[in-house]
Amino acid sequence: MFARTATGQYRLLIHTGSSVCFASNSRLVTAVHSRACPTPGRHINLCSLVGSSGLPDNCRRYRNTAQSEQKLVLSDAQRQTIYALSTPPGKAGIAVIRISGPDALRLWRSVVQLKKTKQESLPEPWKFYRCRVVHPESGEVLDEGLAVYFKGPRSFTGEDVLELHVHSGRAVLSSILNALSCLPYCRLAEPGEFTRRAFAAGRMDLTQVEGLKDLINAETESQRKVALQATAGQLRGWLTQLRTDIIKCLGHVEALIDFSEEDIEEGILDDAKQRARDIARHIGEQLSNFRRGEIMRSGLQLAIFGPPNVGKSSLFNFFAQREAAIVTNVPGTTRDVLEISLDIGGLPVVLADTAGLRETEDIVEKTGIERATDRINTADLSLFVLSLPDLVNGGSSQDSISKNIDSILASEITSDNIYVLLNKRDLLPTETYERLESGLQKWNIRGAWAISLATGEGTREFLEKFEQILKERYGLVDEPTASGPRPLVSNARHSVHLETALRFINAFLDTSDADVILAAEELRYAAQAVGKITGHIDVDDVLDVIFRDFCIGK
Ligand SMILES: Nc1nc2c(ncn2[C@@H]2O[C@H](COP(=O)(O)OP(=O)(O)OP(=O)(O)O)[C@@H](O)[C@H]2O)c(=O)[nH]1
Ligand SMILES: [Mg+2]
Repeated sequence: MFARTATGQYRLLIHTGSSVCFASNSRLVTAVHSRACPTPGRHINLCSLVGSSGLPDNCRRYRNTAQSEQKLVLSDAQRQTIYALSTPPGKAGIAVIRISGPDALRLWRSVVQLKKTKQESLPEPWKFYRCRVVHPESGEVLDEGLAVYFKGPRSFTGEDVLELHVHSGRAVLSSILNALSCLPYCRLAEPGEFTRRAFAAGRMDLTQVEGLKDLINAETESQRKVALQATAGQLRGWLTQLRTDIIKCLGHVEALIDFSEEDIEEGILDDAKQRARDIARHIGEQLSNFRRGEIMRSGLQLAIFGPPNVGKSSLFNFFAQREAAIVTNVPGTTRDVLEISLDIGGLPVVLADTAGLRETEDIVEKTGIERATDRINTADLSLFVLSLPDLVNGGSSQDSISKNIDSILASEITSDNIYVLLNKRDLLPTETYERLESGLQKWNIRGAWAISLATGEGTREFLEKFEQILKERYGLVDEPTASGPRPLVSNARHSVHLETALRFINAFLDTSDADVILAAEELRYAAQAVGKITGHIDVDDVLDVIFRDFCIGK
């Protein structure tokens, strides 16, 4: 279009698909005028114009632009079909390249050459085809494999999706990905973009997206179970029901605002309050289980502590199955807190070795002891290590030895979160240990074991029992409720919004009956807080954070 601007200049607007470029210059204007006499404000056919000969140089420049119009690079927003390698790069039997978007079938026609079926016919959805993957321009065969077409909306992203199952090798994958990059209508996917599209299409809610991320990162059985619950939509189901309950409650209160008391049933506010109390109880129960869920998802904090030289670092190395910590016979060897991640009975555990606790003037050791104390205080569970020979040396007769051990254990096992290991039992004469054994066995039940890390005596029994304790305390036990199994809340983002919802429900319960408008507002906020967990409401700011951690191809 030829246009006159506010400053009196002429401007040539060239429409290329959805974008518009412009040129303004007096010579161009003259040239255009002399050839075609366009009327300002009216569209002219640029191709016929620039196709004529004898245009001035600056006009030819625009002719070139017009001729190469077909090759203009589309912006990322215009290339809505995305592709990426969805399996880890490296040598393996199979790699999967995923393609999603409106041009998926067009891409199929360009790069998929079927072995048996006629090339022209469209692929049947959800059916694997043996095929050759070819270069879209040269037609060179890049690999042989399988191709499958998922017709939207019944696909992961809700769009048309293709999967190319090819051989996983560096050269094969780079040749195919390079070939796809030649297609002007598609582009490489951003990290998490497939899942983001699934979310945008309503195929998943935010709890499922977060569950999927956790499932991919799961390293232990319990992490897998919690993540799978969320991915399968159990949390989504529970939260949707919760939100519906709050909205029903709100409906009752709003009825009081909209209609006069004579027009509606008696006791409707009391009924709403009773419902709100039930909802608050449900949320409270779920929040009280949050630490358990969080432990299953992110790991249990377990600290080893005790006096110096009793074998704490030896125990740490026993769990790690390697020389992770320095062990010497010098008391005060460990100064700092050391950490390793373990899988004990399917539960993720972060185990910490700490400095031996004692009075000291040594500034380095003192700092180490302060750090140890902090770690013990924040741990979920701790293992208190003592030296059995040291305890025995504290008594003279057999009787007094047993009493000494009993009183020490009774005073040390002060909470359910402390377990005791009496180490170095190999240093006791056999007959002394045998005489103590029956007395010690009763302490097994309370969580105390006599072991030798040097010879391995008692370590297997301790590990088996300890694993069992962890499973019982933190294992995934489905607690079926009247409304079905209740999933664990294990994500801090979820617990924050649930706490907010609970605060608003309690505020509703505390509001005077005369203040129904205010009361309704509290319930509305509570429903909003729950909606934020699933992504129904106002979550633009958290989306980037959630999807950023995904890999490309997911
Ligand atoms: N005989 C015997 N020696 C052990 C046993 N466990 C550990 N030791 C030895 O006890 C000494 C101290 O072991 P560590 O594991 O360094 O003890 P610690 O409690 O970490 O010591 P600090 O770091 O100084 O607090 C080392 O010489 C170990 O080899 C055991 O069961 N029997
Ligand atoms: Mg140590």
